[in-house]
Amino acid sequence: MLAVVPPPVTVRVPSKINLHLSVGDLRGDGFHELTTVFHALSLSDEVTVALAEEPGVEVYGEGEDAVPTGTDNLAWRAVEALAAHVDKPEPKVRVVLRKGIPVAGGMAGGSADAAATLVALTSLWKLDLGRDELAEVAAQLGSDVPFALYGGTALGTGRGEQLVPVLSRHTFHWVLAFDHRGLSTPQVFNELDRLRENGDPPRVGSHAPVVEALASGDPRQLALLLGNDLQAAAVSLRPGLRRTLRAGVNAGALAGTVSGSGPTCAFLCEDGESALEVAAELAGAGVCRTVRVAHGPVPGARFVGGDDLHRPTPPPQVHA
Ligand SMILES: C[C@@](CO)(OP(=O)(O)O)[C@H](O)COP(=O)(O)OP(=O)(O)OC[C@H]1O[C@@H](n2ccc(N)nc2=O)[C@H](O)[C@@H]1O
Ligand SMILES: Nc1ncnc2c1ncn2[C@@H]1O[C@H](COP(=O)(O)OP(=O)(O)O)[C@@H](O)[C@H]1O
Repeated sequence: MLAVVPPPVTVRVPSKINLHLSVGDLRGDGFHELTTVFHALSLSDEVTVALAEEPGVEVYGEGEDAVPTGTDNLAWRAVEALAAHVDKPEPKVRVVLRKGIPVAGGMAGGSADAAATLVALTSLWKLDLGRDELAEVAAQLGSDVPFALYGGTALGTGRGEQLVPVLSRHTFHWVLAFDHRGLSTPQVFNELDRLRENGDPPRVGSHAPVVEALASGDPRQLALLLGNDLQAAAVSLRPGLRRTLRAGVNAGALAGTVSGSGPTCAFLCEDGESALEVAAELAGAGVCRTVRVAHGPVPGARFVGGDDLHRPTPPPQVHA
């Protein structure tokens, strides 16, 4: 009798920005204590997993040349971590990544791919695992990976992996400015430690007002409260970001912030129409590599239909 080969499984997974990011002390394990408000955006990656005689990773789309395809790809590390969790030796799986999220951009693209791979494999391998059990495996892979499973808007504490959902029923509209090169997350944290040894870079206050603004749904209220302790460090390493942040506001955004460890800048806009206008003007300002519009919050990693290992990457929305 012929064995039935399960069809490939595709999962779409959102990017994230940090609406609020407060960085505390460096811990003994090399991580910093964080309080952050994660917000999942419609800018996304798609991950397809399939059983294959030749296991490995293929990468297409945004930043494809900068993504490792070997065992240090976060998606492959997710395959290995889940296989170990369920005692599955030598997983024969092919992973295809279609990237829309900028690489090393502070938008957690690698983490997103890892989360999507975990979700896709639960279906391919017919595993009976809930999101909370997957989140435990996810947290071993990176601080941002559990959030990509849940999406929405969430308060993250610990090193960012402990999550509580935040009420946010309204849709917010964003413009994203991608830089020419990425920034390394550990380097940005190190730079913040250095700045703090030598001075007193600005610190964001409590996250509570951000949570209230999210509940109100008023983008003007939220715009006043966006804050990121890593911004000073990212700008110190990449001084041109100052110009990008100014240009977004000059183009009509309500406010701008560096996303996570950067260098992507996220601009909050009044509504969807305004976001398109800001994007067009920012694209012409010559301060970044490319510009996208996005909205949030959106759900975390989820299955999409019409599985096909080689479907094209979705076209970019606005180019600089
Ligand atoms: C800064 C943030 C904000 O959401 O996002 P990105 O800008 O990278 O997207 C995250 O904290 C990044 O999370 P993630 O990218 O998963 O980082 P990890 O792989 O866990 O850690 C990479 C390195 O970053 C530093 N790190 C990360 C998290 C943390 N709370 N403290 C740290 O000091 C450590 O040097 C660690 O070795
Ligand atoms: N699937 C992946 N997608 C993107 N980058 C990956 C992936 N796997 C490993 N990496 C490595 O992780 C680094 C951080 O990438 P990424 O997650 O995109 O950025 P950030 O941590 O700034 O959000 C990249 O420089 C790249 O070398």
